[in-house]
Amino acid sequence: MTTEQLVEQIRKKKSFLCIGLDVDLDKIPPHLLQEEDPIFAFNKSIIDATHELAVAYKPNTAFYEAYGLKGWKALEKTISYLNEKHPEVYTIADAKRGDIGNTSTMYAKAFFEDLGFDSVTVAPYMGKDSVEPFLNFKDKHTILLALTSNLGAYDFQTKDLEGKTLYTSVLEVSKTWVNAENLMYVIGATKASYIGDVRAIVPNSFLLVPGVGAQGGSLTEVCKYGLNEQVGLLINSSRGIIYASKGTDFAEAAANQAASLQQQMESILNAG
Ligand SMILES: O=C(O)c1cc(=O)[nH]c(=O)n1[C@@H]1O[C@H](COP(=O)(O)O)[C@@H](O)[C@H]1O
Repeated sequence: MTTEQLVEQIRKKKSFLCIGLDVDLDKIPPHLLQEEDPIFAFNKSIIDATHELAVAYKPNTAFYEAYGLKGWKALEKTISYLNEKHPEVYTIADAKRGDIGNTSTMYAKAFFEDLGFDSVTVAPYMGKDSVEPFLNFKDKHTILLALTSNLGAYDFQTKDLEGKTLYTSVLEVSKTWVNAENLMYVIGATKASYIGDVRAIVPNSFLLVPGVGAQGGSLTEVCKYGLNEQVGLLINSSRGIIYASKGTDFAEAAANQAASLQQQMESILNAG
C-alpha cells in the first residue's frame, strides 16, 4: 500500500489507530482454546469486530514464533485473511529485523513477498546496507526503530554521540538512504516530549507510535507534537484493546476500546 492510500484510509475512517495482534494463549478467552487454531480464531474475531475503527494491524512476530510451526501458520492465515477480506487495511510485521545485506534481502522477501505485509519494523543498528534491501521494495514501508517506548531507550538511543543523540543521528542519516521515502519511524508514546525534535528532522515521515494503553503513553500528548499535514501518525495499542475481556464478549469489548480511541482521534482531527 502506498503512503497516499494509507492517508486516504485515515481520512475516510477518521482514525489513525493500529491494533497490535500480540496473541498470548494464556490471555485469550479460554473457550477459544478448543478451536483447531485458537490464535487465528482470536485474530479473526478481533479483526471482524474492529476493522472499521482501525487503519492498521500489527502482529508482533514474537507472539507467533513462540508457538513454532503452529504459530507461524496462524500468522500466515491472519495476514492472508487481512489481505483478502480487508485489503484497505495497512499491515505491519513487527519483526525488528536487520542484518548484513544478503540476509536482510531474505528477511524482506519473507515479509513482503511470501507473507505479503505492507511494512516491517527494522533495527537501524547495523546501518545503511542492512536497511536498504528492505527499502528496495516498491510500495512497501520499512519502519525503523528510532526512539523506543521502553526504559532501555535511555541506555543508548538518547546518549550523546558527537554533539547529537543517537536517535537523532538515526533520523538524520537514514533520510539520506536510497528510497528513503519508503521509511517510517518508531517513536514510543512514552517519549512524547521528544516528538517535537523528531518532527524538526523528519517533518513529513509517518511515525508508528506504540505505548498508548498498557504502557501509559498519552494520545493527546503524542498528537500535540506529532501530527503533520498528512496526519503522519499510526498509534498502536495491543494489550489495551485485544485483552479488554476474557469472556465470550471479548471481540465486542475490544471494539469498545478501539472505538474509544477512534473517537478521541476523530475529535483531534476535527480540531486540527
Ligand atoms: O516496534 C514496536 O512496535 C514497538 C516499539 C517500541 O518502542 N515499543 C513497543 O512497545 N513496540 C511494540 O508495540 C506493542 C505494544 O504493545 P502494548 O504495550 O500491549 O500496547 C508490542 O508489540 C511491542 O513489541
